[in-house]
Amino acid sequence: MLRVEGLTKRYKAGDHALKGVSFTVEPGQVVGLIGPSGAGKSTLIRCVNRLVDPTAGKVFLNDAEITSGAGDLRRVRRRIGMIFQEYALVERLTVMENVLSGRLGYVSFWRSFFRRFPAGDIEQAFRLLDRVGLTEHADKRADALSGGQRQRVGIARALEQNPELLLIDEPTASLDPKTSRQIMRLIVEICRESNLPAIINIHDVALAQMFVDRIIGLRAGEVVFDDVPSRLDNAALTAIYGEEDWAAMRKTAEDDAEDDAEATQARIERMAGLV
Ligand SMILES: Nc1ncnc2c1ncn2[C@@H]1O[C@H](COP(=O)(O)OP(=O)(O)OP(=O)(O)O)[C@@H](O)[C@H]1O
Repeated sequence: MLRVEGLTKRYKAGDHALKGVSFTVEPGQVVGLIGPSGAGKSTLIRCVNRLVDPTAGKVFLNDAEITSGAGDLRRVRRRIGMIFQEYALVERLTVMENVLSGRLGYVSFWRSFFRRFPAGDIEQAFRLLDRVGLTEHADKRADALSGGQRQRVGIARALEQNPELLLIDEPTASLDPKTSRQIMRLIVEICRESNLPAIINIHDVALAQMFVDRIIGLRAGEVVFDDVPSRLDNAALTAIYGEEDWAAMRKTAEDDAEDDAEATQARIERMAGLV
């Protein structure tokens, strides 16, 4: 369980990025973090994984405080699995080696230098590759994979760490709509089956609504919405994004859905020999 209490961040330049943010994420629950540019989403994620020191407030992971000053950074980081928009794989290494790199926070320097991982780590990596559907690709170099496959490697690597929390930054921003949905479905399923809490920083509100258990909307450093996706109505979206911005976002989401439906229809017609 993740507990964030009164998290506040004022950058030296003067920006008040977070203003007393509090919430709890239960095991297995996936939270979509939404909000306009500059709302404080990245700052919140960075305070939890300790890339940024909060000005005030505390973060607890399974009841142990992980805010700066509380425990050593390396130990805290290995309890948190990160998944990134651009995957952050080592392109010239194989899929298996990339997944095993999730263990680097645990094995000794020399072991990792010679890439000698314990048998248990390798078995787990095979299990995870199977779970994300990449068993046949274990020996391929990362740069030979598609975007969706790379993100699956990113997910397996984060899980190889045996994390207690997943922090996920725009996991689908570089993917097409169909692959985005597959990746979101996979993340949510895995969190449920492993009882992992997760926060996903996500711009695509429609996609978030389709998959996550709960949405937290930030605006100017404050939580202005925290509820199940079905409660994210027009009034809530206006509170988060302001009138004009969310109307424009809804238009883009509808266009994307239409494009997708048209592409599917065209494929069906082609297969049926209609065109
Ligand atoms: N390193 C920094 N130094 C100073 N100010 C910063 C820094 N990082 C972010 N800010 C400011 O803090 C506020 C919140 O920024 P943050 O990046 O957390 O927002 P965001 O919601 O993640 O935006 P986006 O969706 O555009 O990534 C903004 O006003 C931003 O300019």
